[in-house]
Amino acid sequence: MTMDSKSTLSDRVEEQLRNVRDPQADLSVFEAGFIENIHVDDREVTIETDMASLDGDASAGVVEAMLRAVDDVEAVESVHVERTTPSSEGRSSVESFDSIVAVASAKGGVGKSTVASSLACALAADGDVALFDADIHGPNVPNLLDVSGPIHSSDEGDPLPVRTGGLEVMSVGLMEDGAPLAWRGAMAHDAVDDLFANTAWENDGTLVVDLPPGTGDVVLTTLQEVPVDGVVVVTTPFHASVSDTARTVELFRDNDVPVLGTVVNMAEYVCDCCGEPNELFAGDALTELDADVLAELPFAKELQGTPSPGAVPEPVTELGEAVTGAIETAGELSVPEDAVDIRGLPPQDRKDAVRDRFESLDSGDPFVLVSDRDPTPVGAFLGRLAEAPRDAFDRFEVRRATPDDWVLETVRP
Ligand SMILES: Nc1ncnc2c1ncn2[C@@H]1O[C@H](COP(=O)(O)OP(=O)(O)OP(=O)(O)O)[C@@H](O)[C@H]1O
Repeated sequence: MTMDSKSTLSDRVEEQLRNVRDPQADLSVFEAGFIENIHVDDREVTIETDMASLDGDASAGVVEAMLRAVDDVEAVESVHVERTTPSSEGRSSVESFDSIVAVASAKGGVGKSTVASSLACALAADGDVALFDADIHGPNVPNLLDVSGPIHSSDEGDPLPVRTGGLEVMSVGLMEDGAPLAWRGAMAHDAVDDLFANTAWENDGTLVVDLPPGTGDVVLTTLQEVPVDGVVVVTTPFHASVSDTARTVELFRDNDVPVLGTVVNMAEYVCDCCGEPNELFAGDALTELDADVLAELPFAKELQGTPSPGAVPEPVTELGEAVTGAIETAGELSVPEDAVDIRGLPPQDRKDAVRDRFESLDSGDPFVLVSDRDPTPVGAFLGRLAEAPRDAFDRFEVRRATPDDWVLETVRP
């Protein structure tokens, strides 16, 4: 075969391949960046591809379409598609995200995964977003977003997320596509930990983490080991669900996990016939929650469908905005102006500042202290100053308001 006829065959192969489209975007396989190289050797065609951005089913479909297209070219005797392994270079690990939001629930089945995946899609309208499904016992995210495995690894052996629209997704459910996950305890924790630590992400804006339901080991360790900006707790308005959620919020706070707020899912049902909203659970159960309600989502068929990154129903857009706002203020400390701030002071100055303010108060006046370490021991000092036993302090509360700041609130006896 002459060089001339060889390049003609290449042209025809290319022309045919231009008709094969990226199933997730209206682009040809060239525009989508799937084609790395085309070798034409005599009548044998080899196409080198990089389709790491597609999930397993989608890339298999593209390979199939490419084989069919090139097979139709006259004078082609055989065609092969080879996949190149992408490198981790230019990708980053979990530490690189600007913010990390975890989605939790006290119990299963309240719509936590629906909220996590819809929230990720809502946030994807304004930035690059990734979703990590850590729900080891019910990894529903692949189903909800209609993505599938298997997970491919980079040249360096790091697991690569799959992509839908601009959203990157990693799930324990993609590791054993279709197989039941019956991992428990340490093994489950190790598997999630490994995947979490090693996934090589291209996106580095916001990471949404779908936690397993409840407050078990995997949840608490994940929340303590991962630098989460805050957790969104999903509940239904049913009073038992709200009571469990209130306890979960308390437990997270006790474990120094910042709570961004709650999402009340299935808050109302809008009648298909008359468009009239109906409350599903009457009563004022929500007053039990000591956390902001970020959004109330209706029970709606549109929330049962597959959400699209960047294009979600209105209530979910509002949830995205509320979460973005909550992340921005999560690190801020909210204390009265006259709080005694001893952060960064040397030990003697700390004592003096506390004594000066406390002694200037009258009985019944509030006293608020901000410290960069746990101020519980200050209670004994205040007791000596007031010449009163600890139980004489009507209220004595210490909370870790941010990862670096503690607040003590009490009232002078
Ligand atoms: N607001 C809603 N409107 C209509 N259906 C909803 C809504 N929220 C969730 N659902 C449906 O409820 C079911 C359970 O939702 P989902 O899987 O998100 O719950 P979950 O809390 O993550 O459950 P698990 O804890 O078992 O993982 C799904 O079929 C989902 O489509």
